[in-house]
Amino acid sequence: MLKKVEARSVDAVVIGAGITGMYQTYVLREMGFSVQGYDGSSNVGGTWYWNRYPGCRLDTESYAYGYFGLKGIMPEWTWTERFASQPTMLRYCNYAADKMDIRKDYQFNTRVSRAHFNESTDMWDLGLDDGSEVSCRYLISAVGPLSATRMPNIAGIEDFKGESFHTSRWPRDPSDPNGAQQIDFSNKRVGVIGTGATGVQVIPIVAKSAKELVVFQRSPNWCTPLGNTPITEDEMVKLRSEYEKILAFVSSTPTGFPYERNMKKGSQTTPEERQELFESLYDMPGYGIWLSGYRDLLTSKASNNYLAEFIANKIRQRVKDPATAEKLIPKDHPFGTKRVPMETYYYEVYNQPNVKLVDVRETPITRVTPTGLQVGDKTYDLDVIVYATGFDAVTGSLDLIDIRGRGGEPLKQTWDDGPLTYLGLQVRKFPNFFTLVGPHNGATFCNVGVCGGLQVEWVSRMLGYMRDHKLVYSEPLEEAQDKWTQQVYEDFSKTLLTEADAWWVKVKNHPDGTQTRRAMVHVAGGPEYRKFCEDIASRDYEGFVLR
Ligand SMILES: Cc1cc2nc3c(=O)[nH]c(=O)nc-3n(C[C@H](O)[C@H](O)[C@H](O)COP(=O)(O)OP(=O)(O)OC[C@H]3O[C@@H](n4cnc5c(N)ncnc54)[C@H](O)[C@@H]3O)c2cc1C
Repeated sequence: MLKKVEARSVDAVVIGAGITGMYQTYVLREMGFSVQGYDGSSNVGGTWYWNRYPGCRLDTESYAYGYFGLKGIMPEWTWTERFASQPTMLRYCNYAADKMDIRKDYQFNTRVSRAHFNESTDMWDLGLDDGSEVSCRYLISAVGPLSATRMPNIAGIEDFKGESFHTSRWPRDPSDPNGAQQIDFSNKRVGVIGTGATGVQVIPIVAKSAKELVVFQRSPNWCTPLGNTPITEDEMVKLRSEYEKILAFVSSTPTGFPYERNMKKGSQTTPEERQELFESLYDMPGYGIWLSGYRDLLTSKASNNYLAEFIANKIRQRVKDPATAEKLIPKDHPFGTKRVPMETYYYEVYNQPNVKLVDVRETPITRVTPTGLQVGDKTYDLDVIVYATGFDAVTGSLDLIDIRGRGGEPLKQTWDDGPLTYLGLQVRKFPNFFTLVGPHNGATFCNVGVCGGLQVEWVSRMLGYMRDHKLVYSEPLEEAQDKWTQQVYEDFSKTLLTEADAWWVKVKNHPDGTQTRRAMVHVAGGPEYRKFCEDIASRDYEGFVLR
């Protein structure tokens, strides 16, 4: 007779072994909680484990993203580039895992497939994809804002006889668990579908060696130069001596990036002043042009147009064929209302004889055939198809788990009309469930390296407070949740971000042809978000039912 195996029980389960999950697991373990982590991957790293396509790298300054360095967990870590590449980022994650001795707290190659709140025990009962079960008091999601890959809905995808892969599932090097397979494109006709942040990184690398590269673009993005440079040993010594100052500075900026804000409005300036500022920002590495331009960039159409026209002219200067240049200039969204892809020689690629740009907005891809792609009545013969089609962002990975709260209500149903949260961290009817870097929280529209870490610390303090006060149950009040959700929507509605179909908007098409568009991110700024959270904490976690 089969013996019934009792489900294991721990204080907290953390889903995800990216930078956020690892740190959450470490902090709770150090506080004395029993913690079990799970990840579907075979090792730590999350984003930096999965995305191994050529050209993948940070667009945040490495030192300002590397929270474990800034926090003193690995002060000896050396950054060698201003914007670290994926292999470096994966090494960074592995080094951090060694320093925190975190792998022993994780079960890898294991996905959490089900999480049901048990009202008779006030515990979460979890089902894992290896068939086993575990129960926990606190369920902490660190599943990542960009971790559920999205494939386009094109007929015939399975029929293609060549090689094809999504950028986030790039083939592995069988001899190196942390490496990517080096693909020789030199004799190949390659198609890349997608020109978002990932496409813009992968296209210039493939273009260097491919016999032919066809880029299938649905909507162009406003891309600006990354400006990557090496970090010398002397610079590293200086950076290390300033870690405290850097952390304080990035924590004080709205999106956690190390750039000063410009307090002027575009409308308060002359054309000459604007030209001078924009030229200097265009030459500046990273997101300076997005974050240090005029402060009304994302609230005033006129101010936005000044910068958009400047960038459009840069594209016209860099791309020799005027018709191709016009195709690469966005017409459907203001500058900066989608995450700005940071590029390195991206526009020059279209001057190469082996590269062709195909606009699939007007004539969409009809189907994938065994030998390539069909677009209207044209066929493109290809040996490789790269799907740079991005992610089902923010809620995508949660949607893949059968999460049910009080009364058996599925989270997916609760959020059908857009996420409802309190502080972007908890959801009514889903007690003791925390969503790190999730919808409506201040870490998602931010430099996640730092903002995710700060959020982990806030949640950990809350759990510590609950333990100290012999409380084991936390759930937001309905009015607190409604107020927060409305505030998130209202803040978002005051910006031009509403005008773009970016991943921070959840769009739902209704059968009657209408559409709802819900903000997925809190845009009022990191300092404001954290001040709000601190105030809540200082008032004994006001807005939460604790018992
Ligand atoms: C190519 C790329 C570049 C980026 N560059 C930047 C940047 O420069 N700056 C920036 O701030 N942000 C950047 N981001 C966003 C990035 O996702 C965050 O910076 C950060 O890595 C998120 O860390 P995380 O730990 O929260 O989630 P992730 O790193 O996404 O980790 C989530 C983990 O959860 C696991 N998981 C999910 N569901 C389950 C489940 N049901 N069961 C078990 N495991 C599960 C996944 O396997 C994954 O390993 C980038 C994202 C991408 C894709």
